[in-house]
Amino acid sequence: MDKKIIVITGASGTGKTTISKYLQDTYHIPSVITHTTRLPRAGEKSGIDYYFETKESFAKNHYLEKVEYSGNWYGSSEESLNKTWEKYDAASIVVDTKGAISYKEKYGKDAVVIFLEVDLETVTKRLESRGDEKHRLKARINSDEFQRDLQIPSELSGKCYKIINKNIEKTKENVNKILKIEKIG
Ligand SMILES: Nc1ncnc2c1ncn2[C@@H]1O[C@H](COP(=O)(O)OP(=O)(O)OP(=O)(O)O)[C@@H](O)[C@H]1O
Ligand SMILES: Nc1nc2c(ncn2[C@@H]2O[C@H](COP(=O)(O)O)[C@@H](O)[C@H]2O)c(=O)[nH]1
Repeated sequence: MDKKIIVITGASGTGKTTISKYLQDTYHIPSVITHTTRLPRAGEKSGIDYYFETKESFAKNHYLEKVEYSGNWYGSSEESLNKTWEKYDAASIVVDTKGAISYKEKYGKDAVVIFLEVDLETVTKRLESRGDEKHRLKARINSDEFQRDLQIPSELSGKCYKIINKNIEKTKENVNKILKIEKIG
């Protein structure tokens, strides 16, 4: 059986991490942990949410793809994915749309891309209630990356599943349907 990577993408706050946790809890599909130079949010732990790095330590790693997002660096490694695939047939990863394009280009049909969409007003409220600091939140929402990731990029058009993440139960049902179509889980 081909190994699959479920690439969850969309703008910040659209529910990507929530869906990767759903995949872990319901289907035992692990999430590939990525690296970032961003400071941890309250409750986030290195090795669980991210590998938190300094600029110097980040630069020493080898990445399959890396991006700058709203002033911080993020990167994911092929080695982490291969290690996960040694134990599991499917893994998930949470990345911005630039990262999702890289995964689609590299893994083709084995990269199942799910794009999450939420309207700007709702996503802003969700990020506020997640506890994101006000000044950082404003900068993030105004960033080119955030604005770009509100829509499916042309490179992924017709190559990804789109879910409008309004109601979480409906979103989970849609995820279930995608897994069935892709014969995962
Ligand atoms: N359908 C939903 N209804 C209401 N709240 C939701 C829904 N989906 C996710 N949330 C909440 O919205 C907030 C943002 O979700 P989450 O952290 O999963 O987004 P994200 O896309 O991973 O964000 P980021 O890219 O910034 O890490 C969280 O507090 C989460 O609990
Ligand atoms: N291309 C990549 N994008 C990544 C990676 N790890 C996380 N991300 C995305 O960055 C933004 C910001 O994340 P946040 O945790 O600071 O809110 C978000 O869209 C993540 O999905 C990565 O390795 N590569």
